Amino acid sequence: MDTFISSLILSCSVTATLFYGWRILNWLWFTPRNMEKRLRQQGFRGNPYRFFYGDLRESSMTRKEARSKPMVFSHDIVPRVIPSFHKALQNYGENCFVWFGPKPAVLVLVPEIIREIMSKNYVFQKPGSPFTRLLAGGLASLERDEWAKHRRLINPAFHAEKLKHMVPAFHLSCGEMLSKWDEIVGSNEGCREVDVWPYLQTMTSDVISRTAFGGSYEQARKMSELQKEQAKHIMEAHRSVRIPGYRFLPTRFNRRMKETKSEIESILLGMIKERLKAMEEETYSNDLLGVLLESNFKENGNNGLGMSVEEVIEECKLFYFAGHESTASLLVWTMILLSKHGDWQARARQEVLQAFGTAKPSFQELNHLKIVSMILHEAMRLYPPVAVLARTHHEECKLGTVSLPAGVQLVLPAILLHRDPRIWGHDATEFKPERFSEGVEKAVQGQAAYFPFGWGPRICIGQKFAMLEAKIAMAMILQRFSFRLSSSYSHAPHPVITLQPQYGAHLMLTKTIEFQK
Ligand code: HEM
Repeated sequence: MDTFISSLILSCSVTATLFYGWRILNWLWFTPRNMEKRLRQQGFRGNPYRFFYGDLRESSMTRKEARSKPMVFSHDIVPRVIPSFHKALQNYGENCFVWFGPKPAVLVLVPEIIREIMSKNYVFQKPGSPFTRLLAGGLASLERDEWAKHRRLINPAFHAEKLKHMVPAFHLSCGEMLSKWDEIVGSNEGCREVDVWPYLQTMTSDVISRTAFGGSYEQARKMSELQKEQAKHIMEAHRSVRIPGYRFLPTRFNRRMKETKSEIESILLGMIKERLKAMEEETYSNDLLGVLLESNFKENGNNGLGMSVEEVIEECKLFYFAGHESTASLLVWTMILLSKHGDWQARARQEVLQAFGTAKPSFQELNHLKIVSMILHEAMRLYPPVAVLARTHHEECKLGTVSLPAGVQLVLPAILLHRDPRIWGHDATEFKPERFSEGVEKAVQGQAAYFPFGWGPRICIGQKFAMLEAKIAMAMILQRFSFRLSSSYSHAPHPVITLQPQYGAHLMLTKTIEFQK
C-alpha cells in the first residue's frame, strides 16, 4: 500500500512538473518564437527573440544612456523619450517591433489603423498590469461590459454643469500657488528664479483634492503623497520582466507597495463612509465623489446594479492618479514653451487681460480664450503628457492588410504621430500654435493623428476638466507673471508615466505691471 501511495505521489509530481514545465517553456520560448515567425512573414522586422529578456536589457541600457544628461533645447525629443522605439525605427524602418520580455510590441504609425484600434475597444483592450492596478484600478483597467457600466455611472461627474461648480476650487488652488510665487519674487519689478514644476504638481494635486473630495481636503492631501510614492514603485516594476506570481513574493519592494495600497484605501474608505452617512440625511455634494456616489445610489435604487464600495474606492484612486500629474505635465511644458517663445506669451497675456482684466477668469468667458487654447494644443502636440498608448488583443486579428497573432502588443505612439511631417508638414517639430487656429479637426484634416487624450469610446473622461483647469491656471499665471527660461534650466523631457521635466523647470519670473504694487 505504502509503495502504491509513493508511486502515485511520484507520478502526480512528475505530471505536474511536466505540465508546468511545458507551460513555462511555451510562454518563454515556443510562443514568442512562433509570434516572431508570424510577424516576420508579414513583413515586420526587429531583433531576434532572446530567451526571457527579449530586448529588455538593451532597452534599459539605451534608456539609461538617453536620459543620463540633458539635451540641447529643441523639440526633437523622441530619442530621449522613447529611445528603444526610436532605435528600432532607425534600424528596421516603420514596420518594426520591440520585445517587452517574451512579448513583441508592434509600432502602429498609420492614422487609419490607429482609429480602427481605438474605436474597437471590445477587441483591442488595454494591456493591463497587476502593478498598475496597485496604483489605480477602476475605469482605466476595466474592459467590455464592466467598463461600459462604470463609464456610464461616472460620466455625470464630468458634465459641464458639474464642472462649473468646480471653478472656485481651481481659483483657490491656483491662487495659493501664485501667492507663493509672489512671496519669492517680492513686490517690486525684480525678477527671481523659481522651479515652477513642484508648485504646478502641488497645485494640480490640490485641485483634485478639492474637486474630488471637497470637505475632506486634508485627508486627500495625505493620499496624494502616498499615490506619488506608489507611482515611483510602479515605474520601477514596469522596467523589469514580469514573472508570473513574483508580485506575491514577500520582497521588501512588494511589501511596501502593498502597505501603501492599504493606507490609501483606508483613507478613502473613511471618506466614503462619511459621505454615505451624509447622504442618508439627504446631504449631497457637488464634488466628483459626491456626484459619483449619487449616480451610483440611483443605479442601486433602480436595479441594484451599482458599484460596490470597493469599486468606488478604485475609481477615486483613479481620479487622483489620472487627474493631477497629466495636467501638471501639460502646464509645465506650456510654461517652458512660452518662456522660449516670448511673442506667443505676450499674445496670450493680451488675450487674457482683454477677457478678464485682473479679475478671476470666469467659466463663461473661458471659451473666448482662443490663443490660449491654440497654445495648449500645440504644447500637447509636441509634449504629449501621455506619450505612448498601448493595446493588446486576445485573439488572432486582422489590421489593414496584416493579420496579427493573439497577444502581440500594439503601441500607439502619440509622440511620433504628433510630429509626423506627412501630417504636420516640414516644420512639424517647430512650435507653431497657429496650426490650431481653425480647431483640431482642421489641423489634422480629420485623421487620427492627434490624440493627447486618447480617442474613441475610451477617450479621457476628464478631458474637459483638464482643459478647464489648464485654461484657468494659464490665465491666472499670465495675468500675474511674465517668465523666461533661467540659465540653470536644463531641457530633459522624461516619461514617468506622464512626460515630466527631469531636472525641473527653472524659470525667471517677473510680476506683470498690472500686479506690481
Ligand atoms: C492634460 C490632462 C490629461 C491628459 C493628457 C489625459 C490623457 C488621457 C489619455 C491619453 C487617456 C486614454 C488612455 C488610453 O486610451 O489608453 C486617458 C484616460 C482617462 N483619463 Fe485622462 N488625461 C488628462 C486628465 C485627466 C483628468 C483631469 C482626469 C480625472 C479627473 C482623467 C481621468 C481619466 C480616466 C478615468 C481615464 C480612463 C477612461 C476610460 O478608460 O474609459 N484624466 N487620459
